[in-house]
Formats: sequence, C-alpha cells, structure tokens
Amino acid sequence: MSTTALDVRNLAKTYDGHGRDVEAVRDLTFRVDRGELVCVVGPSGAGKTTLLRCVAGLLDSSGGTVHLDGVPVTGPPAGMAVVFQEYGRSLFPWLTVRGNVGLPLKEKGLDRPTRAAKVDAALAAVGLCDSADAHPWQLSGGMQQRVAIARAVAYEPSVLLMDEPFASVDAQTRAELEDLVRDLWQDLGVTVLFVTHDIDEAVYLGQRVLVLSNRPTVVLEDVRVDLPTARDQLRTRSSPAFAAARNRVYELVQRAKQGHRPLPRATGARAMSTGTTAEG
Ligand SMILES: Nc1ncnc2c1ncn2[C@@H]1O[C@H](COP(=O)(O)OP(=O)(O)OP(=O)(O)O)[C@@H](O)[C@H]1O
Repeated sequence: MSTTALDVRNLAKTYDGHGRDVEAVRDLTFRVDRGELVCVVGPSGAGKTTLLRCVAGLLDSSGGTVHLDGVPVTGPPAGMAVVFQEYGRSLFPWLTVRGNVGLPLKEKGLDRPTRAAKVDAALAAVGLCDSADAHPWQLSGGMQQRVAIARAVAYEPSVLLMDEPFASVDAQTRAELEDLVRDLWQDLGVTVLFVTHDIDEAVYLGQRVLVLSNRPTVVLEDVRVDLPTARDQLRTRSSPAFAAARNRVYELVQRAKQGHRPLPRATGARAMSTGTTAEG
C-alpha cells in the first residue's frame, strides 16, 4: 500500500466574482505521507486557507487534483476532520461539550454506548473530563479550542487539517495546545496538515514546513525540520537546530513577501530565483 496520505497535484484556485477575478493559488504540488505532521506557512493572503479548504473538499478548485489515500477529493471526505481558528463559530452553543464532541459520531451512525466511550476518551485526551456537561460559552477560548480538537479526535480521522487553530488564544494556552497536538499526533498516528502564520509554531510542530510564495501561490520550498521527535517548549526552542530551521523558514518567508518564486522546472530539480535549491 502507498505511504502517501495526501497527494496534491497542480492545485489551482481562482475566485471569480463581480468582474474581478482573484487568482489565489496557481500551482501547488506536494505530498504528505501517512502519519506525517506537515505545517504550511506563507505571507498573508498567500492562499493558505484556500489550499486547506480545497484539500478538505469544502471549496471547488479551478484545476489540479487532491487525493486522499488514493481517492480523488470531490467533497468533504470521510476520514478527514478540520479544526478552524474560529472555535466560537464552530461549536454549537446549545449543545454541551459532550454533545458537540459526539455530534459527528452520531452522523457516523455509531450507537450510543460506542459514542459515549469515544467522547469520554477524547475529552480525557484533551483534559476536559470535568467540563463535559458545560456549554461552550461557559468555557475559556483555550478550552473551547480543546473541545474542537476533541471533536476532531473522537471522529478518528486519518487526516486532520488545522487552519490557524491557535491564532485567537493567549501565548501560554497556545504553547499548551501545541504540545497537545504533538501528543495526539504521536498517540493516534494521524496525518496532520497544519496551517499557521507563526514561523516558530510551524518549526516547533512540523516534521516539514511548506513555505508558500506570494499570490498566485506555488510552493517556494519544502523545508525538512531536523529536530528530535520528543519536543519541549523550552529546550527545543532554545536549541541550535531549532534556531537554524527557524532562520531558514523566516528567510524564505521574507523572500516570498518580496516576490521571489521558484524558477520553472527544467531538469526535475527546482531552484528559486535566488538560486537556492528546493525539494520538488
Ligand atoms: N471568497 C473569496 N472571494 C474572492 N477572493 C477571495 C476569497 N477568499 C479568499 N480570497 C482571496 O484569495 C487570496 C488568498 O486568501 P486566503 O485566505 O486563502 O489567504 P491566507 O494565506 O489564508 O491569508 P491569511 O494569512 O491572511 O489568513 C487573497 O487574496 C484573498 O483576498
């Protein structure tokens, strides 16, 4: 069986509206192996959310293909879960925490005892057992985002997509949630594609960081993060290897903002207009 979970080829998306077309994504090609954790960064407006929505089957592309486990994505596929930035809007206020986490399991057709067991396990994994009967509006922002993560995890997706999920929480909560994602990823073996505008977060979380160009977007470089699997907010972030990866990604994002783009493929290898070799 192929090790590729997500295969994105020549993905393109132009928004057309009211006589003003916006070419958001021109040509994105990359693969994510089963069980990998890959982050996506790029300048503001580079098309990160557009990419994620196309991969999730929530938005029709204008060209190219997305395959999940070898099957073309033409709508929201079973086996994929998405966590968005706006947890406030993604949770149902009239349902309890337990109700929110259990809803997709109901839609999956699972019986009540199975649902209850999976909900309990997911809430335990995110440290929210005590809040199972609360409503989302009774919880802090960080706790609400934990509920959204628990809901995604309970569903047992093969691929988890996350779109700037921690952008609206304070720095300390953010660090805790980053570690939670790393722990869940390791425990569950799920494939994760994580969009963020925070370079440090991308390097701390990812095994690879895809750096996107300015719009219309292509992959500028696919950076492998050479850090140990066991990561720690203090030690990892103060290590020389972290600094090296962070500097590399930072430099690439700066170049992306200045409009650097990869040179057209000539010999199979891809080089940026600055002369840097990139992974294809
Ligand atoms: N529904 C839409 N209609 C028209 N243009 C859109 C629409 N959604 C996004 N765009 C445009 O597509 C481009 C990419 O937007 P997108 O939100 O994907 O970027 P992003 O990288 O996620 O941005 P940010 O980092 O600021 O969140 C932007 O120029 C944006 O204005």
